[in-house]
Amino acid sequence: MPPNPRIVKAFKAMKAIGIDEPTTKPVLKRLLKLYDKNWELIEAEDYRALADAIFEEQDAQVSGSGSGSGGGTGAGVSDNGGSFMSEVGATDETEPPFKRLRKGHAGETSSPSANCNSWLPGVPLIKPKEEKEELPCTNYTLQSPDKRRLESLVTLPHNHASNMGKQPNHSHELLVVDKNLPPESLSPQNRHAYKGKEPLVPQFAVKEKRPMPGRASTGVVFKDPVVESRNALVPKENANDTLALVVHKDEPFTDNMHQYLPLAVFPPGLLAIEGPSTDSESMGKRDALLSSSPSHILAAEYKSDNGHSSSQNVANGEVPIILEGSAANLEIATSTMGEVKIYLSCNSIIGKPNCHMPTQEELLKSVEEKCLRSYKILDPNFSVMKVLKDMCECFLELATDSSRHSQEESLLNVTPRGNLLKKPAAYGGVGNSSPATNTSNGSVHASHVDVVAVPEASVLSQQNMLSGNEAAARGCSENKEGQGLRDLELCDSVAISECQLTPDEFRSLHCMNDITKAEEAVEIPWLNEITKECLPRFNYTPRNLVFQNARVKFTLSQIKAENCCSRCVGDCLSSSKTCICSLGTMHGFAYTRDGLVKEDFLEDCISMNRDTKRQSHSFCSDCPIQRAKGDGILEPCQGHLNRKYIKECWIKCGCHKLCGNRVVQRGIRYKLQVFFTPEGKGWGLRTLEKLPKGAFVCEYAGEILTTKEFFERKMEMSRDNKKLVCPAPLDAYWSSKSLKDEEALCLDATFHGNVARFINHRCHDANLIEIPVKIETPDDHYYHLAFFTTREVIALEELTLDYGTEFDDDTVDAFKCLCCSKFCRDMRRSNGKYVLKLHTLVFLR
Ligand SMILES: C[S@@+](CC[C@H](N)C(=O)[O-])C[C@H]1O[C@@H](n2cnc3c(N)ncnc32)[C@H](O)[C@@H]1O
Repeated sequence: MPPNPRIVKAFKAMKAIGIDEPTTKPVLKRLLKLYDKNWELIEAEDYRALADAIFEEQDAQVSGSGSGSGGGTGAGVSDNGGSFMSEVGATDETEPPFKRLRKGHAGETSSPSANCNSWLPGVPLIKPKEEKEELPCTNYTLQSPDKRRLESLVTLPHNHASNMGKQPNHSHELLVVDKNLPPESLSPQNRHAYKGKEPLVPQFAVKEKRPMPGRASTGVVFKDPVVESRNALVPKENANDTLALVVHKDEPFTDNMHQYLPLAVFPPGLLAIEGPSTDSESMGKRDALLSSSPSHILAAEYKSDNGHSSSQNVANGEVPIILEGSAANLEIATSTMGEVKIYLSCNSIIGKPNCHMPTQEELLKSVEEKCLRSYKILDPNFSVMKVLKDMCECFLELATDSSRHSQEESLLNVTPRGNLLKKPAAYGGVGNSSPATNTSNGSVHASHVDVVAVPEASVLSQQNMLSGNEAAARGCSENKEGQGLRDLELCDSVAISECQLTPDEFRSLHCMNDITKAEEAVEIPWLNEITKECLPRFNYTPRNLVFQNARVKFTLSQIKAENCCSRCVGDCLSSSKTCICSLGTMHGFAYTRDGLVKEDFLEDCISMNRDTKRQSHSFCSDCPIQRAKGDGILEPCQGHLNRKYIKECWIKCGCHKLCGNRVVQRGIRYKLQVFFTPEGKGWGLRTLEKLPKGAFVCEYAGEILTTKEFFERKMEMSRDNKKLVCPAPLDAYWSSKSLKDEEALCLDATFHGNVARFINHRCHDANLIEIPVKIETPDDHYYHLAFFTTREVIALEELTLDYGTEFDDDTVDAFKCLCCSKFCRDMRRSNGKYVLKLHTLVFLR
C-alpha cells in the first residue's frame, strides 16, 4: 500500500521545523485518534496542532511527569509503527492541543473546531470558542516595513517567569525570538510554545532591532478605561492574564527592545461609539470615557534594565525613559479580533528633566489644537480620536483587501513609518500627488503640487507662497502696467491673515462648509482668509429649476428613434458598432474615453469664442430680449453667437450611465473650492487639483426663467438697489424664427444656483469655456451650459470664464475688470478712469 500522502506531508512539515519522523509518528497517530481522523484539523496552520502536541510531549518528558501540561495531548502512547489509519478509534479522550493555545485562562474551553481565521489574509490563527472572558485580542502583529526582520521573528507566550523574577501566571508576557532558530535550541519551556511557523497567541513581532541604551528601558502604557474592560493593556499587577506589550531586554533570543506608547486602542465597542461630534450621544459617551479620573486613564508599565517589571502610575511624576532613535515612531498592531493598536514611541523625551506625562485628554486636546493651527483643518468634527479611528479603519481596509498585495507585502507595507500623525487629516488626493511640504509656520508650499486635497484654510497660504513664475502661471502677472505687481502685492498682503484665527474661529468658519449641502458627488468647501465676509446666501441646486413660465418639457416622444441609441449597451465610446448618438452631430462624439472634450472640437469652440473673425451670429426678426425689455422701444436684434454644441446620450439610450458620452449629466467630479479672491473680485472658484485640458468642471445651474421673467426680476431687484448675480441667456439657437416668450429662456443663479455662480470673468484667455450640451431634449431652446477647461489648469488656480462683456459698451453696466489678463478689454483700468457701473447682463452679447 503506498504511503498515505497526508502522512508523508505531515512528516515533511515536521521535518521542516526540525522534528524527525520517529518523533512525529506516535504523536500524529494519537492525534488522528483524537480528532477522529479529521486531517483538516491536523493540517491546519501548517500542522500547528501536530507541532504543538510534539512539543507538549517533549515538555512532559523533560519534566518527567509523563503527561503534557495544561491538558496537552498526553504522553506514553506507544509508537508501534503500524498504519495510522488502522489504529483509529482509541478511547483516550485527551484534550486537543488547540486548547493549549489559551492555556492560562481560567475556565477557558476550546475545541479543535474553534478555528478562526485571522483577518489578515493568509494568517490563520486559532481561537477558542468562547472569547468573552478572555483577552479580546491576543495576537498582535506589528506591521513593519522591514520584511526580513519580521520574517525572522516569531513570538512566544512568555514562560520565563523565573528568569524575570516574576510569577509564572503572567503567562502572556511576550518574548520575541528569532524564528530561524531551530526548535531544539529553545528551552523546553519555550519550545512547547513554538507552534509551527505562524506566530502563536499572543503574538507580538517587533519591528526592528534597536541598540539597548545603557539605561533603564520603559514601556509606557496609556490605559484606556474601555480597554481595561476588555482586559487588554492592563498593568500587570492588576491582571493575571495581562497582555504586556513590553519586550524584556534580558530575553535570551533578542535584543529587540521596544517601548510602546499606545495612544489608542479601539476594540469594536469603542469604535462603535466614536461618532462625529454632532452626535451628542456618542460625544457624551466619549467624553465620559475621556473624563475618567486621570489615574484611571494613565498607567505606565515599566521594564527596567535589570529585568524587573513593575507598573507605575506615571501621573505621579515618575519619568519613563524611552529608547533612543528617531523622535517618534509609529507602530501599528493588529489582531485576529479585528483590533488595531497604535503605538507611538516618543524617543525625544529621553533625558529631559521634569517631564510630566500628560493625561490622554490633555494630549488629545493639544494635538487637536496643533492640527487646527498647523494644518488648518476646519472640520468642526475633527478630533484626534477620529483620525486614529480612521487610521484603524483604513488599516483594516488595506489589510483585508487581498487584491492589493501579497500577504506578506500587505502585512509589512501598510504601515507608513514615522510621520503619519504629523500629516493633516485633510490631506489626500486624487491621481498623482506630490505632497505639499510643510513650512515652519505650519503653512504649505504648493510648488510642484499636482494634486492638492488641501485643508481649506491653508490654500490661500499656499497661493501666497508662489514664486513669481507660479504666480504668472496663475494669471496674476500677465496684465498691463504693473498690474501683476499690484496683484502680487495684494496676494502678499493676504499672508498676514494666516495663522491668526483661533481654533474656535476656524471651527466657526467651517460651519457652512460644503456649499453643495451634499447635493454633489464631491464636497465643495469655501474659504475666506481675506475678510470676515461669509458666503452670500443662496440655495444650492446642482440642476436647473424652472421658475414659473419657462416651457421646458422633457417628453420621451420628443426623442425620436433616429436620435437616440436605444440598442446600445455599456459604453457607446468603446462600442464597435456605430452609435446613432455619434451621428447626430457633425463631429461625432465630442468626448475622449478619458471623459475630456476632444482636442479638435475644443480648439474649434475656443477659437469661435475668441476669434471674432470666426464668429457667426444669428439674428432674430423679433428678438425676445428686445421684446422682454418692456421699455417701449423695440430695437433690432443685436445677434446671438452661433456655437458648437455637445449632444450626450439621453434617457432613451440603451447605454450605461457611465457611458463615455455621458459626462456633464454625471455632475462635478473634481475637487473645487470657493474662495475669496485677493484682487477684489469678491468670491471666486478654484480647483484643488490639476485639471487636464478639456475637463468638465461644472455646468451653470440656476433658475430657468423666460427672458420676460428675467427682466421683471431685474427691475424688481433694482428697485431694492440689488442686482442679479449672473444671468445667462440660452440663446445659442435663437434665430430668425420667432420664439414664443415661454421658449426664450435664460438661467439666473441669484437665488438658486450652483458653484458656477462664483466663476469670475477673465478677458480673452480664461481657462474655462462654456459649451452648450443637450442632455434631456433635442429642443433647441433648452440646453445646459457646461464649463470645460481650455488648457491644463494647475492646482489652486482660479477658474475663470470670458463672460464676453464689452467694457467700452456704455449700454452695459459692467464691473471694473480686475482679471489681470494682458488681453483685458477693460480700458478703464489702464487710464485710471475707473467707472463703477452696476453689473447687469454680463452674459448677454
Ligand atoms: C458670476 S459673479 C462671480 C462671483 C462673484 N465674484 C461673487 O463674489 O459672487 C460675477 C461678478 O463677479 C465680479 N467679477 C467677476 N469677474 C470680475 C473681474 N474680472 N473683475 C472684477 N470683478 C469681477 C463682478 O462683480 C461680477 O458682477
